[in-house]
Amino acid sequence: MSSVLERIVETTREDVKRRSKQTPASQLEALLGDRDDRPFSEALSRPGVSLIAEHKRRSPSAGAIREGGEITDIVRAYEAGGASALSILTEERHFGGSLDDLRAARAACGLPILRKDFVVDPYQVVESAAAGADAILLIVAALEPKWLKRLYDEARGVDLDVLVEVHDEEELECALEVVDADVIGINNRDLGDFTVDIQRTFELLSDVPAGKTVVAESGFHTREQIEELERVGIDAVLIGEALMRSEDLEAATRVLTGTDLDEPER
Ligand SMILES: O=P(O)(O)OC[C@@H](O)[C@@H](O)c1c[nH]c2ccccc12
Repeated sequence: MSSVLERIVETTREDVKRRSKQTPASQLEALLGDRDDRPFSEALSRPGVSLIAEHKRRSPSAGAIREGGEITDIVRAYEAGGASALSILTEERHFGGSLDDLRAARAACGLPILRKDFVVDPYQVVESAAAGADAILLIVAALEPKWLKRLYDEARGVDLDVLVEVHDEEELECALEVVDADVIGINNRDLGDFTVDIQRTFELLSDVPAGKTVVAESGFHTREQIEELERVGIDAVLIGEALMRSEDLEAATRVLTGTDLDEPER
């Protein structure tokens, strides 16, 4: 596993240990009965490229992105701008997020929500469902195949969709063989050194079997790039920084979803 990712996973394990002592899994499981989940993967498979708009205050690669601003205003602007789903960074130490962010986002809008974190322990799966996530991320580079399988099955068992993230051919093969992932994320950002190469999406796409939902992740900024993704048959794009850095979030979301052109001016 690469160094930066390794460090984040290590601190994540410590944090999970602490939280699971505070609130045992059994207590969270008791909350799962009345979940009304919003279909995440379905929202990505509609015609055109669906936008997953991400809430990310800071990151190890970029530093501070947008520290101020209410999350409720941000996600409402994403929804009004035509996003199909949300990605909420909940990792605290490196990304400045929290599960409270996820709960606040859920209460503020009707979009399905991906919990974006470094899920390495079954406790986090139950925790995600209890907090109101509709889907979780599993990063192949961070998991032994047997853990990938275990966490994937646990997530499906509590009705969470899973975005399985890969960034090279080997990881893609693992995602297909070990869990036969329905929703595959191609991350253009190398989680070892944080370099971004959006060609990765196009290169790896040809190895993805037909019938899978494919999400292009990281490094996208413009509508033109999204149109290019549409031409090659990508189902969805996940965008964080470009949105979080923009002054008018709803307008920026409209530009990326192409809905700024739909209504003729009167
Ligand atoms: O901000 P960007 O370049 O638009 O990227 C968003 C998203 O892909 C990125 O935040 C991400 C992809 N995979 C991750 C795993 C953990 C943390 C973050 C990520």
